[in-house]
Amino acid sequence: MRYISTRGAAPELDFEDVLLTGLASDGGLYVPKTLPRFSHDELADMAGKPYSEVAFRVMKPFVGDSIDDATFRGLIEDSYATFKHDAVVPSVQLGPNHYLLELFHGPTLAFKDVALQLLGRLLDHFLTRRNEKGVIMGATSGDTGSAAIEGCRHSDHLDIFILHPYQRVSEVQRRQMTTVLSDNVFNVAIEGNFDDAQAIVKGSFADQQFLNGTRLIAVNSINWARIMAQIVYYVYAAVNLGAPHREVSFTVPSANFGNLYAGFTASQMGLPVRQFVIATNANDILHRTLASNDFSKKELLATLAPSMDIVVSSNFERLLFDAYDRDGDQVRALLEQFQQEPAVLAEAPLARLRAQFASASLSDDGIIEVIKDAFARTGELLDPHTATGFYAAEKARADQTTPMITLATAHPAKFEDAIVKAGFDGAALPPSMADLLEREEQYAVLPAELSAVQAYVAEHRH
Ligand SMILES: Cc1ncc(COP(=O)(O)O)c(C=O)c1O
Ligand SMILES: N[C@@H](CCOP(=O)(O)O)C(=O)O
Repeated sequence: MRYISTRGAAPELDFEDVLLTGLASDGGLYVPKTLPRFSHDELADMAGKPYSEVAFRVMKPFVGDSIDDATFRGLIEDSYATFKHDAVVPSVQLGPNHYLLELFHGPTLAFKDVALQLLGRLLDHFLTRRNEKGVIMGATSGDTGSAAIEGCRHSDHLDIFILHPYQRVSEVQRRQMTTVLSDNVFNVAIEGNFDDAQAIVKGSFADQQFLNGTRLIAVNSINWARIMAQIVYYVYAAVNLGAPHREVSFTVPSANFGNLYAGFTASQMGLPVRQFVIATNANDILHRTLASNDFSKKELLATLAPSMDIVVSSNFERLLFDAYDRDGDQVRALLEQFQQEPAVLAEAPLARLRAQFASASLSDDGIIEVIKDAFARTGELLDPHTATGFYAAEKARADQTTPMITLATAHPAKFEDAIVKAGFDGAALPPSMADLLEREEQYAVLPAELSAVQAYVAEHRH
């Protein structure tokens, strides 16, 4: 499998090199040059199979011969053995033709574990084989950070630097990161928002001199391996609800768009998907773009669903690349315009997107009402991100006959603010985290400046 950049001007890479990097050298994101496609029979045969088996079959074409089958199967088995549910990602029924895909049974209670448990093991495998060290830099609005730390901290080959926006993640989220006191883990609170943190990470890929030749690796969804591992649960959930014999639809709480882009990729690989619904919080750029062709930045708001407090959505670029018929020049021009001023999509790509995507956004007041209402109607206590999905699924679904699968992206115990505002006492953390609020924390606070962060990384890495 070869990988190309969405901006068309970076060298093609194989899987191993794509895994061990981040942004492409032209500022774009790597995507497969051609996508594998599953036949009807291949999809049908995955129904009822264990999650690890589906994961192997879905991901094998992306990794190709870079890793032998037995080793790859072993890494997959180990990754998903860390999940607390036998099904790894179970589905529960919410109502007629509406299902919740619970992606929060991993070690840090959010969907990020699905990809980052595997990514950490893959990185360790390849770096050990090469006898190389790497520096990870990641930006988090709350969930990627702890999942990346949990997935990578046991590797002797990695130093991990995670940037989170100061005082803009929940207390549980912050503590899940800052109470890991390993020698190779460094948490940095940035005096800014998630977009600032993500810009610093991307800026570091663009200029890596501060690392003196040590490899810089991404754990955010700019890394293709994150997307690859997330494709699996779309296939798993769909085939267990009757695909490919019937279509399904998905609603996805969205921001940096890696999650939904993985679902879109699954559909490009042959999974019959009737509709994708994009759910956003008040940071609604994805909804505005789709609904009113308003692809413009607005001030980033702090909401009750903090993990989705993002304006510059990395993976939307991958979707634009497909919508613009994989024309890297047009994608580069559009994104350059977006950085400077409001942008609009051309008619044909927008029409293509509207044929398969719908969207809705939900304010903080709406999130509180939906958490209450969903509990009253279904008995499920939704986290505030999943609440945006529950709302959007009901508001924007194309029909009532296609099964709708709403992705539950995090456990409510991570977001006490919203849960308490909705009138509940809170949600209990699992026993392994019962003393989280008493544990010692360590983190640095830095200005949102590339040079300050790079100097910190250069000073602290091993
Ligand atoms: C709990 C939760 N829900 C939804 C999202 C949005 O997912 P994505 O960025 O893949 O669109 C995130 C973070 O990205 C998250 O942590
Ligand atoms: N919501 C994310 C933001 C980063 O997204 P990623 O999928 O690109 O890692 C978070 O919780 O950190």
